[in-house]
Amino acid sequence: MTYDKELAAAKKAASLAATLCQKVQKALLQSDVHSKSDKSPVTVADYGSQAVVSFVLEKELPTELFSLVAEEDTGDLRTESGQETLQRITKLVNDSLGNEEVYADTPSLSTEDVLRAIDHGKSEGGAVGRHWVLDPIDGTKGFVRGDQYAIALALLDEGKVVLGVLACPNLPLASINQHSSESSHDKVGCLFFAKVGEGTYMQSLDGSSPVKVHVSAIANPEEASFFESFEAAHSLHDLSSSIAKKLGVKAPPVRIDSQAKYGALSRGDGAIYLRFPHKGYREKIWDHAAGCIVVTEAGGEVTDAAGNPLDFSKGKYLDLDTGIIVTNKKLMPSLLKAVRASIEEKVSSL
Ligand SMILES: Nc1ncnc2c1ncn2[C@@H]1O[C@H](COP(=O)(O)O)[C@@H](O)[C@H]1OP(=O)(O)O
Ligand SMILES: [Mg+2]
Repeated sequence: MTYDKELAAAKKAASLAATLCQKVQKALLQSDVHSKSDKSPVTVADYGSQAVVSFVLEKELPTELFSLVAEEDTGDLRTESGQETLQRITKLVNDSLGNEEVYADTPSLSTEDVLRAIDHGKSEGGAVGRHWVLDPIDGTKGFVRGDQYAIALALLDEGKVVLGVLACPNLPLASINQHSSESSHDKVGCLFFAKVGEGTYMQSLDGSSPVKVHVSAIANPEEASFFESFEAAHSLHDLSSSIAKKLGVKAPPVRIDSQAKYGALSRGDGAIYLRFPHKGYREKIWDHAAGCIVVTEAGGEVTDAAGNPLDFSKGKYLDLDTGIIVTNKKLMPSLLKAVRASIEEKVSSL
């Protein structure tokens, strides 16, 4: 199975959704009217992104049975108070699709069409058949701050991730570790994509030629730097810091939002990603499926804190032991040891 046409459709869908999201984020940042705590712009972009991805996948792959596991549902949009938002989303979606040459002749979508496209995302996933997995805006906190976020789309086939696309509209094309000139950092917008057995590639969201990427080859943890969530509410920063200390990591943590961390790691910007959500949080498959294949096809490893690979075949949730750790094959054994020791220390100090 080559998944060529599926990958082409996924890249197109994620790129169009990224354009829609950037438009909303720019308007949000320029607006004096919306306070940063106002949730409506992010809501409009979330739904709009999901509608665009759903529409493009269905249009590009008409012969396939279509199953989509996605974050948003239309409950609120079907209420009376949701009508104004629904109108805004519908306009945004039509503007985005209308700008794309191939859809220019497609009749405008009605609000009903948009609701239908969003509702396609109701699938529960699982171990049988094919399921698309979508986070229309991963890292909503980063989106609202004007920082990093991602559109994350993956395909599961019989419970395994077989392709993944990560659109990271604000991620610099140059490594975020290089102290390069200001101008190279000005260029942002990366599209990472991977197919099982065929490696990971990155291109610019505005369409440069893809280049193959690889995870960092660092074998000495003292030279490694590590990624973690920007938001302390999403991951235990004190636990990461204890693990980094045990490993001998010298660099301070690089804190960025969303699966942009997986993308940056896949091209070697940093060598380790540590994620330890607070107790009780259940990880969803759309928050890791695309990132996971982007890193593993670039030569990295993604496991839970006990060293088990992530299992995407159980429905919407990942049942995990404690957290998620990501690094290259050389560093994984010492990272696992440091993770175990730090978790044991934490438990015995309670
Ligand atoms: N309490 C939480 N703990 C961990 N992750 C969370 C929590 N709340 C939301 N998330 C999700 O974590 C992911 C991104 O986290 P981070 O940027 O820290 O890597 C997002 O998918 C975000 O949801 P969302 O996709 O709605 O933003
Ligand atoms: Mg998310």
